[in-house]
Amino acid sequence: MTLENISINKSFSGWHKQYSHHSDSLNCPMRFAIFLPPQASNDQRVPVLYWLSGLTCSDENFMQKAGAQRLAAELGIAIVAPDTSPRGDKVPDDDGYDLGQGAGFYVNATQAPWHRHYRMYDYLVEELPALIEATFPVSDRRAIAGHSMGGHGALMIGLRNPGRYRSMSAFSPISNPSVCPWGQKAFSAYLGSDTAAWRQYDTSLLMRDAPEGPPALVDQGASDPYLAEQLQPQALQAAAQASGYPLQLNLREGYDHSYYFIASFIDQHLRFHATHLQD
Ligand SMILES: N[C@@H](CCC(=O)N[C@@H](CSC=O)C(=O)NCC(=O)O)C(=O)O
Repeated sequence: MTLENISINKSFSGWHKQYSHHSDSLNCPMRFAIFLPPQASNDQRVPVLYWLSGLTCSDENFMQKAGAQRLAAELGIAIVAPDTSPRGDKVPDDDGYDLGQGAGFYVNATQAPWHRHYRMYDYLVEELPALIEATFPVSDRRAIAGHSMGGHGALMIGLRNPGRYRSMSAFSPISNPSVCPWGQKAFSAYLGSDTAAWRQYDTSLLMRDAPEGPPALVDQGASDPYLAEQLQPQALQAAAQASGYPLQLNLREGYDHSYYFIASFIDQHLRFHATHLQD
């Protein structure tokens, strides 16, 4: 596997780096960013948090806007931020911001023309962690988190792979994608019209059937413009209550959907993950 380094910046005594590599899952070149805290060295592997971003994002939004590096450096946690979809001239796209490039929804597409490239689930669960753990001084102590479309992705992947992640968290997740416009548009295109195929990717439906799994922390802004129509956190709360799932969901008065919100509470999420990532 050839990794091409794109950038390197020192940050809080650690390193922020961007890389490009060919992805077999996605059948195209992919980019990711990694923050390595100062504790990471040839002699010390550190735990790693995978961050999944939202619609229209790349590997850069979280790393540039969330302000996570200071505390991640203190806690000794690496952070990996992948892109949100396959990209390139040969990769199908859509005119809308909520489908195609920048909107992979973290599923394995089964429908043409998407199925040759849009396999973000396999990329995130198998290919990328294997690459990260073979290349960098990180351990197999993993956590997963994300925002909006990426919040949906983080919780869905955590629920489907309970042994792979110690903890999971989300800001403003698309909680019940089968019944909201963003989710229905993406799932119809990527997975087809048979909604039976959507269930395996719907966080609320998965949590309703999962009494056990990685402990979950969710923060949601009460002034988020997408709250009622797209995000529907009440579905997640109801699912957790039905199954007894260990979910803490906080509604934050006055906060919206932006990275100003994420930056305000990212420290709490990092500390939550740190408690579960210890040996
Ligand atoms: N209508 C917007 C939609 C884009 C948007 O709000 N993207 C969010 C994630 S939304 C759910 O997945 C985001 O994180 N944007 C990037 C950022 O840095 O804030 C549009 O105009 O495109």
